[in-house]
Amino acid sequence: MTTLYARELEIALLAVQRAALLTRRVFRESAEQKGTVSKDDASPVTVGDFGAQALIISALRHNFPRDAIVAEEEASVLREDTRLRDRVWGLVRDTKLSDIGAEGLLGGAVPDVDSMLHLLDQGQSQGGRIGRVWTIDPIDGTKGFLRGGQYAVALALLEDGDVKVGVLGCPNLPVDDSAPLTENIGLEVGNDKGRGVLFAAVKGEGATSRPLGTGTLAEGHKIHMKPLIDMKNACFCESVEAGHSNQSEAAKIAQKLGITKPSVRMDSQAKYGSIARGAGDIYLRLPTSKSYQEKIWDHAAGDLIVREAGGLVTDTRGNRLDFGVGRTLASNSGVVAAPSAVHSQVLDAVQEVLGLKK
Ligand SMILES: Nc1ncnc2c1ncn2[C@@H]1O[C@H](COP(=O)(O)OS(=O)(=O)O)[C@@H](OP(=O)(O)O)[C@H]1O
Ligand SMILES: [Mg+2]
Ligand SMILES: [Mg+2]
Ligand SMILES: [Mg+2]
Repeated sequence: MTTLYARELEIALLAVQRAALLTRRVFRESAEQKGTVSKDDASPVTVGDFGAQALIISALRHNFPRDAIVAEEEASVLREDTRLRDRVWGLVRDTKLSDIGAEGLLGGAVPDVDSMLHLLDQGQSQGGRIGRVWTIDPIDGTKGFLRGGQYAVALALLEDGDVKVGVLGCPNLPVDDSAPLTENIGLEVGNDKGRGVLFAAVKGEGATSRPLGTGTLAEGHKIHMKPLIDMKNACFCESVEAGHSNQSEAAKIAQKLGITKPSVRMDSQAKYGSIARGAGDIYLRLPTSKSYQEKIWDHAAGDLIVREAGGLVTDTRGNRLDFGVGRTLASNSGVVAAPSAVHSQVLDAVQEVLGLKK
């Protein structure tokens, strides 16, 4: 199929694949020492987050030098801590796709440590409603990554605030689209067998899944949300951290809908990928505070992948997620993602429990 965004999609898939290789190396080779530092908001960042972001920005700068970039991390900690900087540099220097042609498409290696720091700082765009903006979450679910659970490398292209291309690399999800959804918290180091998926979507062209490889891209195949015939059997996903989504309200909503299965708690946008391929059905993210604004890099790729797989994604007020208002989803509150046919029923229950019904 010819796609309007064929080149963007190919580069995004390869860039995410290469960054995911780097994160896997960090997990394998630095089981005890992931170079974790605490950010100003007390959330963790590791050498894997920095390294993955530098590699993705390098690929984007090589291919699309005029596009803006909104990325989660920046280099200031590394400019102060040279030991940490050198660990990240070692990873960035040594992580390559196994196929020379594919690596060449990404522009090859980052030349030196200063270029790496410079690249890391190229993700500070304020985003907005105009033009092309890439948004990067180099490791989404850093806490999941640290505990050997689910995490995702997330990349999306926005055009005038609308998501056109979304890619999620999920190194710890089963390759098999029909594998049952489990929490997978605490995978053993090196136990990658049968794991690693790349999800992707282009606006208007559907969503796909393929194995996460090390060189040229594997063939993708179309994925679809599962038709939810009986709400009783629905499987809903939510965050592992109670601070990221209100779990007691989610339980009340599930009860109201007649869902009998316990929720599956999973870190990162792996939740969006999992419901998009029918391994789960519903993803709820319920605000835990009025002041927290969701970040665009935590949702852009997942939002498009679910919608292109036959789902609807809104906030708890029933509005589409608006990626055109800056680095955060300032005009939204929470996330309700479900198959289109049942989304209004799920949203009704959410609004009743949250007291949002007019
Ligand atoms: N208070 C609050 N509310 C909502 N979301 C928050 C909050 N604080 C942080 N974050 C963001 O949550 C991202 C991880 O979300 P998850 O769904 O993976 O959460 S969890 O790890 O499963 O608990 C996480 O993404 P990463 O930092 O990329 O891991 C954060 O951007
Ligand atoms: Mg973070
Ligand atoms: Mg994130
Ligand atoms: Mg992150």
